[in-house]
Amino acid sequence: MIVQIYEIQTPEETETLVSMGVDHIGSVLTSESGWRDAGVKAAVDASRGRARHSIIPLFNTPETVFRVLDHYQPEYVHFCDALSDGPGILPECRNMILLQEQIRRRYPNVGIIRAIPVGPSGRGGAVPSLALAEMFAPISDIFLTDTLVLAPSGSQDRQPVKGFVGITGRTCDWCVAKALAAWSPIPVILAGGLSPENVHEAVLAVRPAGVDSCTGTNALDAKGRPIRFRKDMARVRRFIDEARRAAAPDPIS
Ligand SMILES: O=C(O)c1ccccc1NCC(=O)[C@H](O)[C@H](O)COP(=O)(O)O
Repeated sequence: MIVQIYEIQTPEETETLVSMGVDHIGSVLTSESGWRDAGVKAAVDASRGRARHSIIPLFNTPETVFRVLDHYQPEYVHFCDALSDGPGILPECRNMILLQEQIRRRYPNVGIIRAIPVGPSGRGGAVPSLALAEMFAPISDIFLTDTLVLAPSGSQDRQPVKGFVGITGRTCDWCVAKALAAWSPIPVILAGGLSPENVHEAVLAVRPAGVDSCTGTNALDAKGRPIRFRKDMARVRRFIDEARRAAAPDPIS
């Protein structure tokens, strides 16, 4: 069971996660102009040989993405462009397929994690998740299901980061995630609203190759709201324990 934790932006947090036995550590580059981030570079270097590091660029200009891969040399690049507006497949998918094909050729040692948008619990049928997975399977190494916020028809994109799927703190439709995990020729990491409280149930329901958490393991502010880019390490510890407990073989059978 792969346990992946986002958003880790410092070597200190990387050290803590490595000592807890996290498999994948995720960092985020929030802007194209600020792609060179000393904290993220130190975080990636701190995990080398001890955990796998994935980087999300919240931009997709090919030349800048290539600079990112040359500079950070992560094990994975993670693309989470939304791909869908709910019912439809966005035309921008074509550019992302071309970009992933280029990365495959230029960086054979960098794995590609592709986020597949899935509707929220009970609304999975509203998003063409499996059709998107079929398009991206030949040029991806790992899929990550993530929750697409559905906007009322005709209204604007409602994702927390416009144009990208992720960090909603809301679970995706586990029936769709389960169907994807059963069909997929590549490993599927379940993401979207996972926390120490629900990850055990999620693993038993979906049977993914891995689990990912961001919001549900972030520290909270005085009003109880998750703080972006700050982890609650006690919650991370419990998340790992619960994920491993769910993945362990049943001692009775
Ligand atoms: O982490 C970010 O800042 C981010 C921003 C925009 C899109 C995706 C992002 N992270 C991707 C992840 O893998 C998150 O862990 C995933 O979306 C799950 O998030 P959450 O529902 O908050 O657990």
